[in-house]
Amino acid sequence: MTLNDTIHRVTQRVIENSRDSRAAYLDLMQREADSRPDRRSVSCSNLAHAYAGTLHDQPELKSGELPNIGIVTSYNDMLSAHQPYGRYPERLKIYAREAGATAQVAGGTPAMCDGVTQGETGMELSLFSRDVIALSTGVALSHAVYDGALMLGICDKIVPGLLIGALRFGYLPTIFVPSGPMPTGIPNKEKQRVRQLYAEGKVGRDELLESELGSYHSPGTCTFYGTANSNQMMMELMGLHIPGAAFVQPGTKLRQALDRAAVHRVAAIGHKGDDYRPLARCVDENAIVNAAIGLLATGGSTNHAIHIPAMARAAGIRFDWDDLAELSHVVPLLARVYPNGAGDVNHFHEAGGMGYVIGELLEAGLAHRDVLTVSEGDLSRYAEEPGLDDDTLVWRDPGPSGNREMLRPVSDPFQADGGMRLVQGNLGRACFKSSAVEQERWTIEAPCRVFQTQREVAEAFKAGELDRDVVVVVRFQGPRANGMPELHKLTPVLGVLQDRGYRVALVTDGRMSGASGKVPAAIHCTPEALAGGPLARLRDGDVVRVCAVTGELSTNADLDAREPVPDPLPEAGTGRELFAMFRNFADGAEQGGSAMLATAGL
Ligand SMILES: O=C(O)[C@H](O)[C@@H](O)[C@H](O)[C@H](O)COP(=O)(O)O
Ligand code: SF4
Repeated sequence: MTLNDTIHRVTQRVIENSRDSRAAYLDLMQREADSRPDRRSVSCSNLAHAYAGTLHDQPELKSGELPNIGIVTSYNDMLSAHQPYGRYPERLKIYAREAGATAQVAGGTPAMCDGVTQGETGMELSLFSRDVIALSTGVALSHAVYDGALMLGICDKIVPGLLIGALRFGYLPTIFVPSGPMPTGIPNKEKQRVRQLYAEGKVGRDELLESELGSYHSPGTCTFYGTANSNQMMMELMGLHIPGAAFVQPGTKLRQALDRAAVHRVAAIGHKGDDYRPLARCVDENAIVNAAIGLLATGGSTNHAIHIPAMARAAGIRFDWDDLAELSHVVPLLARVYPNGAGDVNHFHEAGGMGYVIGELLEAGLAHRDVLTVSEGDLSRYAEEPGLDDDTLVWRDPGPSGNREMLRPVSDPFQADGGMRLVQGNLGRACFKSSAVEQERWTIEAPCRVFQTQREVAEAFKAGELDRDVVVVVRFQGPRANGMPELHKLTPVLGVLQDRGYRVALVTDGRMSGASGKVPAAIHCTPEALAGGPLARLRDGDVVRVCAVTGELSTNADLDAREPVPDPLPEAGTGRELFAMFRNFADGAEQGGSAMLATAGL
C-alpha cells in the first residue's frame, strides 16, 4: 500500500523545515563517532577508573574487544512503574556476558511520579524534570567508554528525557527497555466514579483511599492509557523497543525473554558489526512522524504534543502542532483505552495491542514502514506480537482485534480522524484531545470564570458558583509562570458539573494529565498568560468559544483594548526556587517548553 498523501506531505514539510538543523545534527554525530573509533584510544588511567568497579568483567573490558553497554537507569521504588528496575542491572549484565559483551550502569536519572505530585506544588517541577533527566543521561553517557546504551525508563517525563539525552549521543545504538504494566485492578471508571462522589462530599476519605489502592496496587506501570503508556506506544512506533515489548507484565517469563533480547540485540548493532544501527539514524523524520501517528491512532496523552517537538529538536528535527493537526485529519482512531474507553492497557494488549495497531496502520499506508529500527528490517517487525514457544522467544501475527470495543481496524475506526485537534483564535493556540470527549461536547460557548490556581476553582465549585454553563479558565500555568503543571485534580470537579447537565469546558496554559479526559479542554494554550498573553486579558463573564469541530479558541471580548493583569510572583518552596532558570528561559509549549533546548540553540 502506498503512503497516504497527507502523511507524505507532512513528512516532506518536516524534512524541508529541518534541512539545516538535521544536517548539522547528523554531521555532529558523525564527527563524534569518528573521534571515538575504539575504546583503546582512551588513556589507560582513564580506562582503569572506568573499570575499577567492575570486578567480574575486568578481563573482558581490558581486552577492549567486546562491546561495552552503558545502562542508564531511572530506578526508584516510589514509582510503581519503575520499581521492577531495581533488579535489572545485575540481570542485564548476565545477559550481556551471554552475548559476548559487558554492561555497566552508566548512571541514574531522577524519576518523579505525577500521580504523587498531582495537585501539589511538586508538580511544578514535573515538566522540567524531563530536562533534568536529559541532562542526567548526558552526564551518564559522557563517560565515553560505551558502544551501545540501554535506557531503563517508562513514566511520563522519563522516556522523553532519556531520549533527548541519548540523542545527543546518537552515534550509539540505543534500546529502550520497559518493564510492563501492573495487573488490572478495579476498573478506572469505577475509580473515577468514587472520586466524583468524594468531590461532592458523598463518600469519605477511607472509602476513597480504599478505591485508590484497588486501582494502584502493585509494581508495574499504572494501567490507564496516560503518558507513561503512550511513551511505550511511541517507542514501538519509533522502532526503539524489541518488537512488542511495550505491554508485557513484569515478573513474567516473556518479560524476561524480551529484556534478554534487548541486551543481545544492542550488543549486535554496534559500530564494529555489520548491522550498525545508531540512534541518530533510527530517530529520523519518518520516526518522529510515526510517533505522532501512533499518538493520534491510539488517543494517547496530550503531554506528547509537548514532548514530540522537544524530542524531535534533540535530533535536529522541527515538528509543530500544525504538523500534528494535519496528521490528525487522516489518521483514524483505532483504540479506545481508558480515559478514552472502559478497558485498560492490559485489555488493549490482550485484544492485539501495538502489533495490531501497527499492522493496521502499515497495511493502510498510514505509517512509515521505512524506518531504521533497533530490530531487524523496518517497522514491519513491530506488527507482530511476541510470545514464548517453550522457552524460545517468537513473534506471531496478532490476528484480528480480540475486542472491538477497544480496538478496531482502519476500515471501521472509532473516529475517522485522530484523537487530537488544534484550536486557535484570539486566545492563542491550544490542544484539544477529542478522543476522550463525547462529540456533542466538542463545541462549548459560555461565559468564562477566570482563576489563577486550581485551589480557587475547587473553592468556587464548593461554593456552588460554577453550577451553570461555564468555561473555566485557569491561567498563569504555563512553563514560564510555574513550570506548566498538570491540572488533573480539576477533572472530578469539572466532571461533576458536566454530569449535572451543564456545558463546561476548561481553557488553560497549563497541562492536563494523560489520564484526563471526558471534559472538553483547550490546554497548553500558547502564548502563555505570563508577560501579557491573551489569557491575561480575559475577565469573568467574557464569552469564550472552544470548538474542536472548526478548530476555534476565541472570545468576543475586545482583548486589544485591555491591559493584561499583572504577572503573579514566582513561588518558593518544594525546591521551586531552584528551578528559576528553567522557568526564565523556557520556550513555548509548542516548541517543547524547554529552557535547555532553547538556550542550547537546538
Ligand atoms: O500524564 C499522565 O499520564 C499522568 O501524569 C499520570 O502519570 C498521573 O499520574 C495521573 O495523574 C494519575 O492518574 P489518576 O488520576 O488516574 O490517578
Ligand atoms: S504511570 Fe503515572 S501515576 Fe503511575 S507510576 Fe508512572 S507517573 Fe506514577
